[in-house]
Amino acid sequence: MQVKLTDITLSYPSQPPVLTHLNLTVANGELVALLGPSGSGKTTLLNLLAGLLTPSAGTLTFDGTDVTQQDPRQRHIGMVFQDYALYPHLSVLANIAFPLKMAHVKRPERRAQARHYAQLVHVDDQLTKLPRALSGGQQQRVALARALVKHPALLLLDEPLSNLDAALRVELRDEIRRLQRLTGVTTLFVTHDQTDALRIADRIVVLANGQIQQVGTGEQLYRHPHTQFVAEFIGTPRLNCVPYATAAPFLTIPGLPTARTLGIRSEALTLVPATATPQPILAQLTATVTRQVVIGRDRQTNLATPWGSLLSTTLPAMPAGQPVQLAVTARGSFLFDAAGHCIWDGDCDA
Ligand SMILES: Nc1ncnc2c1ncn2[C@@H]1O[C@H](COP(=O)(O)OP(=O)(O)OP(=O)(O)O)[C@@H](O)[C@H]1O
Repeated sequence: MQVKLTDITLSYPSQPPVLTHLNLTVANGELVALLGPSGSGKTTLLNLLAGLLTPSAGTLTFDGTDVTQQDPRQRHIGMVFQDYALYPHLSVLANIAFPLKMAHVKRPERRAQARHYAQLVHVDDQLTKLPRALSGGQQQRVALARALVKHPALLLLDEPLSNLDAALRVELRDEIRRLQRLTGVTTLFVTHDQTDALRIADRIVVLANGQIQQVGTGEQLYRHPHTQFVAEFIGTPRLNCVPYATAAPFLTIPGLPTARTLGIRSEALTLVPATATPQPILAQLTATVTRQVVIGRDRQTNLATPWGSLLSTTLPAMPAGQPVQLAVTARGSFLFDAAGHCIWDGDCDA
């Protein structure tokens, strides 16, 4: 099912709008992640899609039909929340079958359907257990099966991984993607974890302060952020930010009077190459290594530079105090104006 939001604004009573002028189209069968900091409006947006909240302005359509005022029960939506929300007194099988019972599906049919979905999410060996006898990951699998059993036209997942430990989180994340591909159900997945969003989603919507900052694939958001917020929010380690006035005398590009901040990805800070390279260089700096930390496959190097403290992930092992000649490559560097808009992208404009 295609979901389309047109100029949606939503306010809670006597408060400024929580969502302002949202425009977004989710294609049939797409998995879109809603990514944003706490309080950015992610859950509010899911509740609006579910029909639990009505917008103050704008329209919501499902496959072209206006559902802005439609009752939640008529929307054919499956929801999964971070706290599983299973019925504690019902067995796994009865939990999964529950939506079918509500829809007056006959007992043999609903049990068969529930078994089928239990098998799909790999809890078919737990059918007689009560939820409290399951691990967090198993409970979340049951919640997923219960959401899918009624063949929803739209699946809404609100931080479904946030109560799971790291290993379970990765396992269930892959599982959600597999099930979503298998069933083809249009899905919105709310998260504040960029790794989850990057791993699972066809496209990512970055929300901040109730506004869509940018929509794109993980690579588009990382390589071509439209705003400083997106550039800083997507990618680890965090973007290096330098006041433009400090950096300008060193830069090889013509002055941009409206620029306020130079953003540099950690991989755009390299040692000056010994021979000429086709890669455009934005600036060269003399720096000193202050600290190196190895994190997984990354070696992060903190550097004292004339632009302040910067972080690189490209330098070889070297001791603290070592002087180095740094190159700032155009690729992975951005200039932002005072409003935070990207006005120069080293990948496109160099
Ligand atoms: N029922 C409510 N009444 C009034 N204000 C609310 C209500 N629910 C949420 N808000 C406010 O709306 C804003 C967005 O909240 P929302 O829960 O949608 O954000 P979120 O991005 O899902 O945050 P989190 O990641 O912390 O769950 C916040 O400022 C919040 O305080």
